[in-house]
Amino acid sequence: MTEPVLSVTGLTRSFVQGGVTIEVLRGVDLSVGPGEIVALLGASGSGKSTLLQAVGLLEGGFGGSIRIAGEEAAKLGGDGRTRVRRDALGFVYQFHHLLPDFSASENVVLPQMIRGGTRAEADARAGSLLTALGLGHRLTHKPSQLSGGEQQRVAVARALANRPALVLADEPTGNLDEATADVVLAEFLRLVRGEGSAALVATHNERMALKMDRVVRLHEGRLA
Ligand SMILES: Nc1ncnc2c1ncn2[C@@H]1O[C@H](COP(=O)(O)OP(=O)(O)OP(=O)(O)O)[C@@H](O)[C@H]1O
Repeated sequence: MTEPVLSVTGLTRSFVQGGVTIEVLRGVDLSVGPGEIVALLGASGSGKSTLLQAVGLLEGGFGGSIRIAGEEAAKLGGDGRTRVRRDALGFVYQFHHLLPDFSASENVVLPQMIRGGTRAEADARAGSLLTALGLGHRLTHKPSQLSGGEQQRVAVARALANRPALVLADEPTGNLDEATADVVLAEFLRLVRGEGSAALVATHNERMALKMDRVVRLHEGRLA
């Protein structure tokens, strides 16, 4: 049997605020197979971002187990977490977080250079991803010279630059109008599928969720 790219078991997370403990995740179990695209639905405040932050190895304070591409998160030190984030994960957020002084292409080149690729290969990969997203004519534009939908497409290309086993997306089209969101999401899904990456996509949008391979719902701290 193929090993899942993500395996979460008994994940817990609470926050203490004003002396009150809020148990946000109360034992989340989730497995995502290679190339599988999973929609993470849940009401506002149900803990979708908290779950993605845990899986993204961005924060500590979690109970339970997270395995990504065969590596147990709890056994990783800071360097190991950085390596797994860089080599196995890609991130897309609601807001693009592109570097404003870099062009569209340079924003996609950068993570590849950090990983240690050659500039020529990184340029070629950036060009091919951005062209696949319809931005072949925008390679040298800065983020401020791009529309919201175009900025988010660049963020998608950046997330896929290092061929991650798993893309984590937190409301990836939440900042776009409905028509643009639909187009960008369709392109995102097509590209992720074409690349063979798996994805875990947090969204409020049931209609969008149905375009993915599987839907899981976060409710009262657990997945159903
Ligand atoms: N750093 C923190 N400190 C205290 N409470 C937090 C922190 N981060 C999240 N929470 C609380 O955890 C709960 C879940 O938040 P989270 O952002 O994960 O929900 P969400 O499902 O992503 O919501 P939304 O769909 O509105 O983005 C909320 O009640 C939130 O206030």
